[in-house]
Amino acid sequence: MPRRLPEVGIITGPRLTVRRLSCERDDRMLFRELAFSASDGEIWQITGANGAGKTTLLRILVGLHGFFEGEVRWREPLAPSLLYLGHQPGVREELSARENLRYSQALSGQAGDPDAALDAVGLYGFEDVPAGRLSAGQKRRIALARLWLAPKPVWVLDEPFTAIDQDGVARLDARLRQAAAAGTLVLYTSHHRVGDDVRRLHLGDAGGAP
Ligand SMILES: Nc1ncnc2c1ncn2[C@@H]1O[C@H](COP(=O)(O)OP(=O)(O)OP(=O)(O)O)[C@@H](O)[C@H]1O
Repeated sequence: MPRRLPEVGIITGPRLTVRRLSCERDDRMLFRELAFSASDGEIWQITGANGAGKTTLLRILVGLHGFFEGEVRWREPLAPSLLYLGHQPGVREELSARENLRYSQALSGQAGDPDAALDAVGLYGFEDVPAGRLSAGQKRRIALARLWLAPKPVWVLDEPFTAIDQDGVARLDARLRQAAAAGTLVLYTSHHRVGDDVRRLHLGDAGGAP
């Protein structure tokens, strides 16, 4: 009887598959029957008017919003692979920039040097300042510093370019492209386009009322 050979560990196929995804909120259809597949190393930009459902879509994809129809399938368990930055910076005002980063590292298990990450987002010299005394853009940069810690295979970023200046936009733009080149799948909402080869998913054609 022939012996069964072990499967070779090459992982293929899209990391994320979305089929017939529809979502209604407040009696309004946000999107209807969305379908797309996203693979390692791709950057996906999600666009749409205010209220079109961009945040809702990202929250569905990462499992934070459960009221939808259709299928969202990740090739591998999402939790250990995911770096999710939500709409708000999510920093603790009473903690310094460094303490905030260490705190999120303790929760996520994400390795890396917090000072190097803060330096990379332009917060050198602000490591010990309580976040409550920083500007909106600087708070956003504390959250973004996680992108310079140990890399994760999936980044889901809700409006990461909000509140940061031109220099911050350039740094972030380069970082997203660098991560994708190294194999990270990046999904983000913004009107800012990161390079010409970015895939774009536009929300807003669902037809309004269900
Ligand atoms: N907490 C909530 N409870 C009930 N309905 C909500 C809630 N948050 C959002 N919605 C509804 O979902 C719709 C889509 O909101 P969502 O935040 O996903 O849009 P968005 O495209 O990210 O908007 P923006 O560009 O303004 O951030 C809103 O118009 C609103 O009607």
